[in-house]
Amino acid sequence: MENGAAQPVIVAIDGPSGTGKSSTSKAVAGQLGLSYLDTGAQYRAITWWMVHNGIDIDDASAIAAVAGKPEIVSGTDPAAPTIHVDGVDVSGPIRTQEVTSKVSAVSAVPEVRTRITELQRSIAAGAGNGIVVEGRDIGTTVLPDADLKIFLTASAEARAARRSGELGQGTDVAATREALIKRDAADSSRKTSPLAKAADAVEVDTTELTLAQVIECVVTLVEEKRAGK
Ligand SMILES: Nc1ncnc2c1ncn2[C@@H]1O[C@H](COP(=O)(O)OP(=O)(O)OP(=O)(O)O)[C@@H](O)[C@H]1O
Ligand SMILES: Nc1ccn([C@@H]2O[C@H](COP(=O)(O)O)[C@@H](O)[C@H]2O)c(=O)n1
Repeated sequence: MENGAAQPVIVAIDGPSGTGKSSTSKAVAGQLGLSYLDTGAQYRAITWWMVHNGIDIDDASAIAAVAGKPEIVSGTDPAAPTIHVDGVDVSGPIRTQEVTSKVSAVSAVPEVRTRITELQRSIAAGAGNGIVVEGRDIGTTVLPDADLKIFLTASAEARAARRSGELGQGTDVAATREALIKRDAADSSRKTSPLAKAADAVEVDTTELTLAQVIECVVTLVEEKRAGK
């Protein structure tokens, strides 16, 4: 590259729920001047659309029949990521308990995955400075040629405590833990591109690390990759 500009870099960050993928990816992308894509938000958005349009979530063929209908648009500025469906800002509605409890069923439908995977690849291909893409199957399926693949993990206890802290006082930590485990089991056992660590991913166990330490670790890995180490 001329003028010492950095090469575009594609970073895939995968892992179970609550391991810190979104917080880490946003911060790393912000620090390194990269775009950021939250692929979970896209699966949540299509789930919201299904619910909003009265599609039976237990009927995979009904979901498959309409999977191509909603227009999903992701904004990739790490400082202000956005998500719209058919022109509607759904950044709030996709975080409801209803969507969270239904998203694994919708995301398991192959036609949904094909549609969203195509969208993710086209966004990554258009990110001129490079991008951090976070999800469940980025390193294995969506971007198997990513320059750097990270797989974040943490104990179920740590993840439940983090999520409960986010949800506020009075949250039932045990119930939060069970819900996380249930969603991970569904995401890991589906037939089409399940949650999995790519063979060439670097695993980072975040259980005993602060968020700042995880961010620093990933920034260092990206910089080493850029330097050809
Ligand atoms: N290492 C850490 N130590 C303490 N808290 C953390 C750490 N990493 C993330 N958190 C906090 O845990 C919560 C969950 O993090 P985040 O949303 O980034 O996880 P995630 O893997 O993207 O989850 P999901 O897949 O369910 O969307 C947030 O409140 C975040 O601030
Ligand atoms: N690459 C991905 C990303 C997400 N999913 C599904 O979306 C759900 C919500 O993800 P969050 O990160 O927002 O919690 C997740 O439970 C998966 O069902 C996916 O399948 N592939």
